[in-house]
Amino acid sequence: MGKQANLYSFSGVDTLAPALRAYVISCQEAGLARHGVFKVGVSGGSLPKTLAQALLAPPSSDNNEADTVKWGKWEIFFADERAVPLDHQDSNYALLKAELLDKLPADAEKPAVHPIDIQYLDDTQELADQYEQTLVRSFASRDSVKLPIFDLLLLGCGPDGHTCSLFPGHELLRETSAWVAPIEDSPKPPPKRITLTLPVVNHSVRVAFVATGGGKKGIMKEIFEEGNGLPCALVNEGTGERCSWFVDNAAVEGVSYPRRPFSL
Ligand SMILES: O=C(O)[C@H](O)[C@@H](O)[C@H](O)[C@H](O)COP(=O)(O)O
Repeated sequence: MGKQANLYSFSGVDTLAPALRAYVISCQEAGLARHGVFKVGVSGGSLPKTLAQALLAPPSSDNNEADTVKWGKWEIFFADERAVPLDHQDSNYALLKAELLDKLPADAEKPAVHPIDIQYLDDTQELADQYEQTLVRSFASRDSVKLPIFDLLLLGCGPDGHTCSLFPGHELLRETSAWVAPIEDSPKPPPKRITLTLPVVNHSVRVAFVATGGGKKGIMKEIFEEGNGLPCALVNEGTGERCSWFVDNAAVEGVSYPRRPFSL
């Protein structure tokens, strides 16, 4: 059996955030070495806030260069997005903007951010197809690459075990050819969304989940002990040691799965 997902558990977000920062920066450096940019996909939920806590902290003074977020080299994509205007309260773009992008220091270089094209909001298939074209333009043509390879996907885990907008038992989990797919019956509102598909998620160089709070402990037990075909478990199985979970102790209380001390 291949190596399994890494589970890193911390006392709380304050101790999780510096480790997440170190992890993201190591993925950034690997991306820069590979192709001169850092291609990262992010989801919504609580992730942008935790990410901001991790990445907006000043670099440690003893290792300034190695601890630097090189924003100007980042290309940010959305792992999933709701079919709403970009300033809507349900928009993952709006959330990332408010939590992170608007808080970047004025003199910092800015990342290239790829939101959905709102002219297609009324047609979620077209919205997904157009977002796929955004990926095609960034990752080279679909003809030359079977699947895009993100340097890192930063994902959340829903209380039902969903990730991105891939929900338990949904037919979208069986998608094998599209890179980006529409969903019109999301059990979590709003119903109309687009999402990266499971093959794309599993093809990423690295996947990091961030899950905190005691409300997650039931689903974490199911994901790590049984799997049950839950979307998060399918990512664990598809990515193995390329997958790392950053959680707090409350989220994994009583979960039988080996924790690792965090190291790069
Ligand atoms: O658009 C969405 O609904 C989010 O991208 C979703 O996939 C989120 O990441 C999880 O629901 C976890 O959310 P929390 O981090 O808030 O628990």
